[in-house]
Amino acid sequence: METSRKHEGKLYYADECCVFRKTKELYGGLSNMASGFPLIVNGVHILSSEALYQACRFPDRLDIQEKIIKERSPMTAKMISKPFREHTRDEWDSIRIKIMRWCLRVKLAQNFIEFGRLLETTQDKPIVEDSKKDDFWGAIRDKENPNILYGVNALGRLLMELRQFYNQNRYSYEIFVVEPLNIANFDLYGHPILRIDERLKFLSFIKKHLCIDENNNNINIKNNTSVVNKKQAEAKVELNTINAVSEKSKKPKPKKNTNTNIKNKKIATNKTPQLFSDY
Ligand SMILES: Nc1c(N[C@@H]2O[C@H](COP(=O)(O)O)[C@@H](O)[C@H]2O)[nH]c(=O)[nH]c1=O
Repeated sequence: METSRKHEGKLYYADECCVFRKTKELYGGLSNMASGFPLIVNGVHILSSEALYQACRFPDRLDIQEKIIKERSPMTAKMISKPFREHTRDEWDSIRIKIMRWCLRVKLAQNFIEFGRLLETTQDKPIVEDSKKDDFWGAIRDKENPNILYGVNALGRLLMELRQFYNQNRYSYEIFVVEPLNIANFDLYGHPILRIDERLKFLSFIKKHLCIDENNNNINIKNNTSVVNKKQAEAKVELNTINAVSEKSKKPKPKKNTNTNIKNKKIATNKTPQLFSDY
């Protein structure tokens, strides 16, 4: 049970990681707050993984689930749930990692191309949610050295686990079929959440986007533009601007790990096991 264990915080160097805070940044699509990754569960359209996760808090309260799901902004979906937190299902802290893992699996199954490509762009680097105050789902910047982040980084770790799952199971049954969690009252709008099966949708997507030239047996992709490519291009421009500015100011790069507060903390690298495989 999650509550019986203390999650270990880890130390990350931002310049070695894929860090996200704002949804419009290069890796912003990894955030649950990102729009553009719509979901459908039990036929209900849900605009973000954040709304789905928050709705899972309240399986017995259709009214609260509806309020969360009808919000257009993912952040508002989270905020609207706040006054109702006392109605959160009892064992929430012991299942929230499982629920988040399931939400991310649904996000990947239903947004395979865009979300999969985004995961690919993170290569094998640590993924970190840069948070102002939440050192459970994310990690917080050190005040003296902002290149250092410290926290459990549960969302980043689940995303690394998902990336590994994606790399090992790409185009497989497991990617497109997501089973409901085996927990009591895993319900949406009063009905048990059903298995998600995206296989047929994915096949029709492939058919629609492939242009099969029967004369020379060539297969071309009709529309190759993607949100990820656009974001990458935008981020490159942004990075060039930042580099140009920092070149001018010639500020020395902050030294690593000189702060005594963080000296004894575990440093996460891309070689550190950082998954939640046991939950
Ligand atoms: N706290 C925070 C973010 N963290 C996100 O909040 C969600 C969980 O919230 P909770 O149910 O309160 O534990 C989860 O998706 C986590 O990644 N994100 C943001 O943009 N801004 C914030 O301030």
